[in-house]
Amino acid sequence: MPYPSAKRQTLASNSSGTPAASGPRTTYRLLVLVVAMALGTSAALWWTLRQAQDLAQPHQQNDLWYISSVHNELARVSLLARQLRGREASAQDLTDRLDVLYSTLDTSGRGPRVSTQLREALPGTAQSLDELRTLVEQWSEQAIASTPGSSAARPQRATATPQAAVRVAEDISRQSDTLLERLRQAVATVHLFSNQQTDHARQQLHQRFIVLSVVLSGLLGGTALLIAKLVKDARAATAASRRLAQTNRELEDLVARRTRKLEEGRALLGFILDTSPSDVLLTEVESGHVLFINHRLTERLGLKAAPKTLFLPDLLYDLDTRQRFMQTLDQYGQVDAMEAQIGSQTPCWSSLSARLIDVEGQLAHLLWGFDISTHKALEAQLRELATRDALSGLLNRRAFMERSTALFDHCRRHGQPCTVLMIDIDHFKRINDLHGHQMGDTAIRACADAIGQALREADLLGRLGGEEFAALLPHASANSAQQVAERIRGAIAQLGLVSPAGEPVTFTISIGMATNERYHTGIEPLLADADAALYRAKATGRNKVLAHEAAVPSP
Ligand SMILES: Nc1nc2c(ncn2[C@@H]2O[C@H](COP(=O)(O)OP(=O)(O)OP(=O)(O)O)[C@@H](O)[C@H]2O)c(=O)[nH]1
Repeated sequence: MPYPSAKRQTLASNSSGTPAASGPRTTYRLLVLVVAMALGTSAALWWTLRQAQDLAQPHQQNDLWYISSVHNELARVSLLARQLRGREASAQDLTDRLDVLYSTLDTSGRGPRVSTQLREALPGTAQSLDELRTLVEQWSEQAIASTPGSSAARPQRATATPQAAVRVAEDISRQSDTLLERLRQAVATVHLFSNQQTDHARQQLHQRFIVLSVVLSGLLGGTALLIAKLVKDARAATAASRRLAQTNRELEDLVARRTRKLEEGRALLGFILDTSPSDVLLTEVESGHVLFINHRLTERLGLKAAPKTLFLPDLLYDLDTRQRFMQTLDQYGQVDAMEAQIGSQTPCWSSLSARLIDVEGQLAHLLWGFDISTHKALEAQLRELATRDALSGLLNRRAFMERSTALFDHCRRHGQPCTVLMIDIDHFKRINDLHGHQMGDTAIRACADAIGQALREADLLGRLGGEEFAALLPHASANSAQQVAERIRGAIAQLGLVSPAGEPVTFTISIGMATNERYHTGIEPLLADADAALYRAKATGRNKVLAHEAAVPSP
């Protein structure tokens, strides 16, 4: 069954690779997109976190708290200065408060602690703080009336004097309002600045969140697309796998059907070959391994089972035929309708054909033939019939001449004597005339039988025509032949035939004899001599045997 064209086309489109290759390419692109989006999301997240972290660090609030603290401490110092002047506080209280203010101003020992950002944005505020620090240092020194130190370092602790403290308090009262005002302005400025900064940072953070959202949306979208594509690919792969499985099943079915058909075909071929009237053999040339032999040939070879090994030449009985057959086969690769005998025990005739063929890389002889035994037997029968006289069953003239020639030559070659008898029924015409032609035929048959019974197996007897017979007696001398001839003549005389009318039919024969001599170079001269002797026997009264030289009188 031909494979469906639609299926073939499906297979072809799958095998071309174009549609199948586009899937992985798209998946790869989506994967790259998702990775890019993931990287972008990570970057945006990091960027946003940084911004949030910055926002979370309260620089501005620190500055604001710091300046407010300074302002508050300065206000306390100012209040204490007023109280000192009203004798409500001690010098020591003033110096302690100044110490607190100084500590608030200079927590690290390196001056006022304001952020770099504030220092750059509002340099006036930072400068005011620096000036206040210098003032506080002076006030502290003046209040304790100690040995003045450097302006950069805190003076050594000493006991404050009331007079110095009052003077300092007065100085503080004089400047404190201005200083406090400046600090209040600074607080307001820093507060405003801080708010601006915070707003700006919030806006930035908002923008970064937008960017992060966009990138995250891209990531989610890409991931969704990738998942959708993977699901689609998986479904397509499952469908393709199902189609492939279906195609495989169909192919397996097809192969099974074809195999079954092939096996059925082989079985049918084997059956046909087994039951055909032909002999069939397929055998390897080198090993003689029998690839096939049908039952008929196995039986004809007289074997009970198919042989495992059989060389083609061994099949042929006659050595000459074998040589001729194999020579032709080797030379031309084929033999057609050569008649030969096959088998070894009881050879039988076949008309054989053969081919030299290649079977799976091995040279093999393929032989087939027909049984022609019957044909050969008929042929032999016909040949035999062609040599026989229909009435008497004896050799006819032509056959007698052929065989007597060969026999005579053989005797001559070996220096053996041989004698020819020419036998003729006397007055045969009368038998026909008196008793009918059928009786004449009966007489001829009876005469032939009688002569044949008198002769040996090796002797040759033929009917030369009419009522005339000839016999060749190999290895027979004239004397022994004479005896045989007389015995024949006597037997004929004793036949005692009866005619259809019931009348007795008797007849005699005359025999002319000639034994081979040197001058007889062939059978013809010898027959002529015997014929001459017969003629004389007839002429001298019949019913007698005469040799060529002299007539032998009848007893
Ligand atoms: N019935 C029969 N007669 C045959 C056959 N062949 C020849 N004849 C007859 O044989 C006769 C031969 O006659 P002839 O040649 O005169 O010889 P004959 O009568 O035997 O005389 P002699 O030979 O001289 O003794 C003829 O009449 C032939 O017709 C045959 O096959 N059957």
